[in-house]
Amino acid sequence: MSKQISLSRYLVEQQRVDGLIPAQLRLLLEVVARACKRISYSVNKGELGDVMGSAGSENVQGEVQKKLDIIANEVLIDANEWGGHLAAMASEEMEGIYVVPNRYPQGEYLLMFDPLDGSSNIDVNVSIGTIFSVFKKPEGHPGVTEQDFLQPGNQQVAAGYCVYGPQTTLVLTVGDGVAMFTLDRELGSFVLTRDNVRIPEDTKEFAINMSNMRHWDAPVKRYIDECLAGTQGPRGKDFNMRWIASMVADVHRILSRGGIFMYPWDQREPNKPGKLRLLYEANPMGWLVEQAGGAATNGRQRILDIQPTKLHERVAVVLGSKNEVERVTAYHNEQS
Ligand SMILES: O=P(O)(O)OC[C@H]1O[C@](O)(COP(=O)(O)O)[C@@H](O)[C@@H]1O
Ligand SMILES: [Mg+2]
Ligand SMILES: [Mg+2]
Repeated sequence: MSKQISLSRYLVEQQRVDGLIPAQLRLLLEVVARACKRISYSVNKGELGDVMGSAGSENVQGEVQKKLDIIANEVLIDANEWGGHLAAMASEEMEGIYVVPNRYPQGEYLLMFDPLDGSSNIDVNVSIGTIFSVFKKPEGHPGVTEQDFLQPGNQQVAAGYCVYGPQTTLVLTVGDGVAMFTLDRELGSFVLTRDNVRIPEDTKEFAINMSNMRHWDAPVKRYIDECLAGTQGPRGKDFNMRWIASMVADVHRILSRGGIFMYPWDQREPNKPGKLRLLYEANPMGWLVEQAGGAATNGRQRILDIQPTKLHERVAVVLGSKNEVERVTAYHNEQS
Protein backbone atom coordinates (compact mmCIF):
# COMPACT_ATOMS: atom_id res chain seq x y z
CA MET A 1 0.00 0.00 0.00
CA SER A 2 1.35 3.42 -0.87
CA LYS A 3 2.11 5.76 2.01
CA GLN A 4 -0.66 8.17 2.94
CA ILE A 5 0.19 11.87 3.16
CA SER A 6 -1.71 13.85 5.76
CA LEU A 7 -2.52 17.54 5.36
CA SER A 8 -0.02 18.30 8.16
CA ARG A 9 2.76 16.49 6.36
CA TYR A 10 1.86 18.11 3.03
CA LEU A 11 2.04 21.55 4.64
CA VAL A 12 5.34 20.78 6.35
CA GLU A 13 6.74 19.73 2.97
CA GLN A 14 5.46 22.95 1.38
CA GLN A 15 7.24 24.84 4.14
CA ARG A 16 10.48 22.89 4.59
CA VAL A 17 11.21 21.22 1.30
CA ASP A 18 9.77 23.66 -1.17
CA GLY A 19 10.02 26.82 0.96
CA LEU A 20 6.65 27.90 -0.37
CA ILE A 21 5.02 28.94 2.88
CA PRO A 22 6.29 30.36 6.17
CA ALA A 23 5.71 28.40 9.37
CA GLN A 24 3.07 30.88 10.56
CA LEU A 25 0.97 30.32 7.45
CA ARG A 26 1.31 26.56 7.79
CA LEU A 27 0.04 26.70 11.36
CA LEU A 28 -2.81 29.00 10.36
CA LEU A 29 -3.92 26.55 7.66
CA GLU A 30 -3.78 23.68 10.15
CA VAL A 31 -6.13 25.62 12.42
CA VAL A 32 -8.54 26.37 9.58
CA ALA A 33 -8.54 22.68 8.66
CA ARG A 34 -9.26 21.75 12.28
CA ALA A 35 -12.18 24.16 12.35
CA CYS A 36 -13.54 22.63 9.12
CA LYS A 37 -13.32 19.22 10.73
CA ARG A 38 -15.44 20.46 13.63
CA ILE A 39 -17.97 22.02 11.25
CA SER A 40 -18.09 18.75 9.32
CA TYR A 41 -19.03 16.86 12.50
CA SER A 42 -21.83 19.38 13.21
CA VAL A 43 -23.10 19.09 9.63
CA ASN A 44 -23.16 15.31 9.94
CA LYS A 45 -25.19 15.46 13.16
CA GLY A 46 -28.05 17.07 11.27
CA GLU A 47 -31.35 16.56 13.06
CA LEU A 48 -29.52 14.69 15.84
CA GLY A 49 -27.77 17.90 16.90
CA ASP A 50 -29.45 21.29 17.23
CA VAL A 51 -28.00 22.47 13.92
CA MET A 52 -30.87 22.55 11.42
CA GLY A 53 -33.26 25.35 10.56
CA SER A 54 -33.30 29.10 10.85
CA ALA A 55 -31.62 31.04 13.63
CA GLY A 56 -34.32 33.70 13.38
CA SER A 57 -31.81 36.46 12.60
CA GLU A 58 -30.45 38.25 9.53
CA ASN A 59 -26.87 38.95 8.51
CA VAL A 60 -25.54 42.30 7.25
CA GLN A 61 -26.60 41.40 3.71
CA GLY A 62 -30.24 40.97 4.78
CA GLU A 63 -30.14 37.18 4.39
CA VAL A 64 -31.87 34.96 6.94
CA GLN A 65 -29.21 33.20 9.00
CA LYS A 66 -29.42 29.47 9.49
CA LYS A 67 -28.24 27.96 12.78
CA LEU A 68 -25.32 26.37 10.95
CA ASP A 69 -24.25 29.74 9.48
CA ILE A 70 -23.78 30.98 13.03
CA ILE A 71 -22.27 27.77 14.40
CA ALA A 72 -19.71 27.60 11.59
CA ASN A 73 -18.83 31.27 12.05
CA GLU A 74 -18.24 30.76 15.78
CA VAL A 75 -16.18 27.63 15.24
CA LEU A 76 -13.87 29.46 12.83
CA ILE A 77 -13.44 32.42 15.15
CA ASP A 78 -12.94 30.32 18.30
CA ALA A 79 -10.37 28.13 16.57
CA ASN A 80 -8.39 30.97 15.03
CA GLU A 81 -8.41 33.90 17.44
CA TRP A 82 -5.89 32.60 19.97
CA GLY A 83 -3.43 30.89 17.61
CA GLY A 84 -1.12 33.89 17.22
CA HIS A 85 -1.11 33.78 13.41
CA LEU A 86 -3.82 36.31 12.70
CA ALA A 87 -4.32 40.05 12.98
CA ALA A 88 -8.03 39.95 12.12
CA MET A 89 -10.81 38.04 10.42
CA ALA A 90 -13.80 38.95 8.22
CA SER A 91 -16.83 36.83 7.49
CA GLU A 92 -20.02 36.83 5.45
CA GLU A 93 -21.86 36.63 8.77
CA MET A 94 -20.26 39.70 10.43
CA GLU A 95 -20.77 43.30 9.42
CA GLY A 96 -17.30 44.56 10.34
CA ILE A 97 -13.91 42.97 10.77
CA TYR A 98 -13.08 40.91 13.87
CA VAL A 99 -9.78 42.12 15.28
CA VAL A 100 -7.96 39.49 17.35
CA PRO A 101 -8.43 40.63 21.00
CA ASN A 102 -5.22 41.93 22.55
CA ARG A 103 -5.29 39.25 25.26
CA TYR A 104 -4.10 36.91 22.49
CA PRO A 105 -0.84 37.09 20.53
CA GLN A 106 -1.11 39.05 17.28
CA GLY A 107 -0.08 37.60 13.94
CA GLU A 108 0.49 39.05 10.50
CA TYR A 109 -2.27 37.39 8.48
CA LEU A 110 -5.84 38.32 7.59
CA LEU A 111 -8.40 35.52 7.22
CA MET A 112 -11.68 35.90 5.32
CA PHE A 113 -14.36 33.28 5.12
CA ASP A 114 -17.82 32.27 4.05
CA PRO A 115 -18.35 29.98 7.05
CA LEU A 116 -21.24 28.08 5.52
CA ASP A 117 -21.73 28.27 1.78
CA GLY A 118 -24.92 26.95 0.20
CA SER A 119 -27.13 27.71 3.20
CA SER A 120 -30.33 26.89 1.28
CA ASN A 121 -29.11 23.27 1.09
CA ILE A 122 -28.51 22.75 4.83
CA ASP A 123 -31.99 21.53 5.64
CA VAL A 124 -32.26 19.22 2.62
CA ASN A 125 -29.07 17.20 3.17
CA VAL A 126 -27.28 18.45 0.05
CA SER A 127 -23.56 19.35 -0.08
CA ILE A 128 -22.51 22.60 1.57
CA GLY A 129 -19.12 24.00 2.50
CA THR A 130 -16.74 26.58 3.96
CA ILE A 131 -14.69 28.94 1.75
CA PHE A 132 -11.59 30.80 2.97
CA SER A 133 -8.98 33.25 1.76
CA VAL A 134 -5.77 34.44 3.43
CA PHE A 135 -3.84 37.69 2.89
CA LYS A 136 -0.92 39.31 4.66
CA LYS A 137 -1.69 42.43 6.63
CA PRO A 138 -0.15 45.40 4.82
CA GLU A 139 2.89 46.77 6.66
CA GLY A 140 3.54 50.33 7.67
CA HIS A 141 0.89 51.06 10.25
CA PRO A 142 0.01 49.68 13.67
CA GLY A 143 -3.26 47.85 14.29
CA VAL A 144 -5.58 46.63 11.59
CA THR A 145 -8.41 48.32 9.69
CA GLU A 146 -11.11 47.28 7.25
CA GLN A 147 -9.04 48.97 4.53
CA ASP A 148 -6.33 46.32 5.06
CA PHE A 149 -8.77 43.68 3.79
CA LEU A 150 -9.45 45.51 0.52
CA GLN A 151 -6.68 43.83 -1.45
CA PRO A 152 -7.12 42.33 -4.92
CA GLY A 153 -7.30 38.54 -5.07
CA ASN A 154 -3.90 38.35 -6.76
CA GLN A 155 -2.42 39.15 -3.32
CA GLN A 156 -3.85 36.02 -1.67
CA VAL A 157 -1.25 33.80 0.00
CA ALA A 158 -3.58 30.83 0.54
CA ALA A 159 -7.14 29.96 -0.44
CA GLY A 160 -9.39 26.97 -0.21
CA TYR A 161 -12.67 25.43 0.66
CA CYS A 162 -14.00 22.42 2.49
CA VAL A 163 -16.98 20.67 0.97
CA TYR A 164 -19.28 18.74 3.34
CA GLY A 165 -20.74 16.17 0.97
CA PRO A 166 -20.77 12.38 0.79
CA GLN A 167 -17.14 12.90 1.79
CA THR A 168 -15.63 15.90 3.53
CA THR A 169 -12.92 17.21 1.22
CA LEU A 170 -10.58 20.13 1.84
CA VAL A 171 -9.20 21.77 -1.28
CA LEU A 172 -6.23 24.09 -0.99
CA THR A 173 -3.82 26.28 -2.90
CA VAL A 174 -0.81 28.22 -1.66
CA GLY A 175 0.11 29.22 -5.21
CA ASP A 176 1.69 25.93 -6.24
CA GLY A 177 -1.26 24.13 -7.82
CA VAL A 178 -4.31 22.63 -6.15
CA ALA A 179 -4.41 19.69 -3.77
CA MET A 180 -7.42 17.82 -2.35
CA PHE A 181 -7.56 16.13 1.06
CA THR A 182 -10.32 13.77 2.13
CA LEU A 183 -11.26 13.55 5.81
CA ASP A 184 -10.57 10.06 7.14
CA ARG A 185 -12.97 9.92 10.07
CA GLU A 186 -11.28 6.86 11.57
CA LEU A 187 -7.92 8.63 11.66
CA GLY A 188 -9.48 12.03 12.33
CA SER A 189 -7.22 13.65 9.74
CA PHE A 190 -7.28 14.99 6.21
CA VAL A 191 -5.41 12.73 3.78
CA LEU A 192 -4.08 13.83 0.40
CA THR A 193 -6.24 12.24 -2.27
CA ARG A 194 -5.49 14.38 -5.36
CA ASP A 195 -2.54 16.58 -6.19
CA ASN A 196 -1.88 18.81 -9.22
CA VAL A 197 -5.58 19.07 -9.97
CA ARG A 198 -6.20 20.18 -13.59
CA ILE A 199 -9.40 21.46 -15.16
CA PRO A 200 -9.87 20.43 -18.81
CA GLU A 201 -9.82 23.48 -21.10
CA ASP A 202 -13.00 22.43 -22.89
CA THR A 203 -16.26 21.18 -21.49
CA LYS A 204 -19.82 20.15 -22.33
CA GLU A 205 -21.28 21.04 -18.96
CA PHE A 206 -22.55 24.39 -17.67
CA ALA A 207 -23.87 25.52 -14.28
CA ILE A 208 -26.19 28.49 -13.99
CA ASN A 209 -29.50 29.15 -12.26
CA MET A 210 -31.73 28.92 -15.35
CA SER A 211 -34.73 30.34 -13.51
CA ASN A 212 -33.11 33.77 -13.89
CA MET A 213 -32.85 33.52 -17.68
CA ARG A 214 -35.35 36.30 -18.38
CA HIS A 215 -33.22 38.69 -16.27
CA TRP A 216 -29.85 37.96 -17.92
CA ASP A 217 -27.77 40.30 -19.99
CA ALA A 218 -27.48 39.59 -23.76
CA PRO A 219 -23.99 37.94 -23.71
CA VAL A 220 -25.02 35.40 -21.07
CA LYS A 221 -28.25 34.64 -22.93
CA ARG A 222 -26.30 34.21 -26.17
CA TYR A 223 -23.83 31.79 -24.58
CA ILE A 224 -26.51 29.63 -22.97
CA ASP A 225 -28.74 29.69 -26.09
CA GLU A 226 -25.80 28.38 -28.10
CA CYS A 227 -25.20 25.61 -25.56
CA LEU A 228 -28.88 24.67 -25.57
CA ALA A 229 -28.92 24.47 -29.39
CA GLY A 230 -26.67 21.38 -29.05
CA THR A 231 -25.36 19.54 -32.09
CA GLN A 232 -27.62 21.58 -34.40
CA GLY A 233 -26.30 24.92 -33.10
CA PRO A 234 -23.06 26.89 -33.57
CA ARG A 235 -21.24 24.85 -30.90
CA GLY A 236 -21.93 21.58 -32.72
CA LYS A 237 -22.18 19.58 -29.49
CA ASP A 238 -24.75 18.76 -26.83
CA PHE A 239 -24.28 20.29 -23.38
CA ASN A 240 -25.32 18.98 -19.99
CA MET A 241 -26.45 21.21 -17.12
CA ARG A 242 -25.87 21.04 -13.34
CA TRP A 243 -26.86 23.52 -10.62
CA ILE A 244 -26.39 22.51 -6.98
CA ALA A 245 -26.91 26.02 -5.53
CA SER A 246 -23.86 25.56 -3.29
CA MET A 247 -20.95 27.32 -4.94
CA VAL A 248 -18.51 24.99 -3.16
CA ALA A 249 -20.17 21.90 -4.59
CA ASP A 250 -20.47 23.37 -8.11
CA VAL A 251 -16.81 24.48 -8.06
CA HIS A 252 -15.75 21.11 -6.65
CA ARG A 253 -17.39 19.37 -9.61
CA ILE A 254 -15.61 21.75 -11.99
CA LEU A 255 -12.23 21.09 -10.34
CA SER A 256 -12.97 17.36 -10.52
CA ARG A 257 -14.15 17.03 -14.13
CA GLY A 258 -14.36 20.47 -15.77
CA GLY A 259 -17.30 22.70 -16.64
CA ILE A 260 -18.29 26.33 -16.46
CA PHE A 261 -20.01 28.05 -13.52
CA MET A 262 -21.78 31.39 -13.85
CA TYR A 263 -23.54 33.66 -11.44
CA PRO A 264 -23.79 36.73 -13.68
CA TRP A 265 -25.12 40.21 -13.11
CA ASP A 266 -28.83 40.28 -13.83
CA GLN A 267 -31.68 42.77 -13.96
CA ARG A 268 -33.32 41.73 -10.69
CA GLU A 269 -30.98 44.00 -8.74
CA PRO A 270 -29.35 46.12 -11.47
CA ASN A 271 -27.32 48.17 -9.01
CA LYS A 272 -25.51 45.13 -7.62
CA PRO A 273 -22.72 43.65 -9.76
CA GLY A 274 -23.85 40.11 -8.87
CA LYS A 275 -24.97 37.87 -6.03
CA LEU A 276 -21.72 36.32 -4.91
CA ARG A 277 -19.20 38.06 -2.68
CA LEU A 278 -15.79 39.07 -4.02
CA LEU A 279 -13.59 38.70 -0.94
CA TYR A 280 -14.66 35.36 0.50
CA GLU A 281 -16.36 33.58 -2.43
CA ALA A 282 -15.11 34.75 -5.83
CA ASN A 283 -11.46 35.49 -4.96
CA PRO A 284 -10.58 32.17 -3.29
CA MET A 285 -12.54 30.16 -5.87
CA GLY A 286 -11.06 32.22 -8.70
CA TRP A 287 -7.52 31.54 -7.52
CA LEU A 288 -8.15 27.81 -7.05
CA VAL A 289 -9.60 27.57 -10.55
CA GLU A 290 -6.67 29.49 -12.08
CA GLN A 291 -4.20 27.33 -10.17
CA ALA A 292 -5.84 24.29 -11.76
CA GLY A 293 -5.46 25.75 -15.27
CA GLY A 294 -8.94 27.27 -15.55
CA ALA A 295 -10.02 30.91 -15.72
CA ALA A 296 -12.22 33.23 -13.63
CA THR A 297 -13.68 36.58 -14.75
CA ASN A 298 -16.60 38.82 -13.92
CA GLY A 299 -17.59 38.61 -17.59
CA ARG A 300 -15.19 41.38 -18.52
CA GLN A 301 -12.05 41.24 -16.40
CA ARG A 302 -10.04 38.77 -14.35
CA ILE A 303 -11.62 38.45 -10.91
CA LEU A 304 -8.23 38.40 -9.15
CA ASP A 305 -7.39 41.85 -10.56
CA ILE A 306 -10.49 43.59 -9.21
CA GLN A 307 -9.65 46.21 -6.57
CA PRO A 308 -12.28 45.78 -3.81
CA THR A 309 -13.91 48.89 -2.41
CA LYS A 310 -15.86 47.33 0.46
CA LEU A 311 -15.80 44.23 2.65
CA HIS A 312 -19.02 42.65 1.42
CA GLU A 313 -18.63 43.71 -2.21
CA ARG A 314 -20.50 41.60 -4.71
CA VAL A 315 -19.28 40.49 -8.11
CA ALA A 316 -20.47 38.64 -11.21
CA VAL A 317 -18.71 35.29 -11.55
CA VAL A 318 -17.79 33.24 -14.62
CA LEU A 319 -15.28 30.49 -13.86
CA GLY A 320 -14.10 27.05 -14.91
CA SER A 321 -12.82 25.51 -18.14
CA LYS A 322 -10.57 28.08 -19.78
CA ASN A 323 -11.90 28.10 -23.34
CA GLU A 324 -15.51 28.44 -22.19
CA VAL A 325 -14.75 31.26 -19.75
CA GLU A 326 -12.83 33.06 -22.48
CA ARG A 327 -15.80 32.66 -24.83
CA VAL A 328 -18.27 34.17 -22.33
CA THR A 329 -15.82 36.99 -21.57
CA ALA A 330 -15.36 37.70 -25.28
CA TYR A 331 -19.15 37.88 -25.76
CA HIS A 332 -19.31 40.52 -23.00
CA ASN A 333 -16.41 42.50 -24.41
CA GLU A 334 -17.92 42.43 -27.91
CA GLN A 335 -21.05 43.96 -26.39
CA SER A 336 -19.11 46.77 -24.70
O1 LIG B 1 -30.26 30.21 -4.89
P1 LIG B 1 -29.46 30.79 -6.01
O2 LIG B 1 -29.89 32.17 -6.40
O3 LIG B 1 -29.34 29.87 -7.18
O4 LIG B 1 -27.97 31.04 -5.44
C1 LIG B 1 -27.09 30.00 -5.22
C2 LIG B 1 -25.77 30.58 -4.82
O5 LIG B 1 -25.93 31.23 -3.57
C3 LIG B 1 -25.00 30.76 -2.62
O6 LIG B 1 -25.63 29.78 -1.85
C4 LIG B 1 -24.53 31.90 -1.77
O7 LIG B 1 -23.80 31.49 -0.66
P2 LIG B 1 -24.32 31.55 0.87
O8 LIG B 1 -25.18 30.37 1.15
O9 LIG B 1 -23.02 31.55 1.59
O10 LIG B 1 -25.07 32.87 1.02
C5 LIG B 1 -23.91 30.09 -3.49
O11 LIG B 1 -23.27 29.08 -2.79
C6 LIG B 1 -24.70 29.54 -4.65
O12 LIG B 1 -23.94 29.42 -5.82
MG1 LIG C 1 -21.63 31.50 -0.01
MG1 LIG D 1 -22.54 31.57 3.59
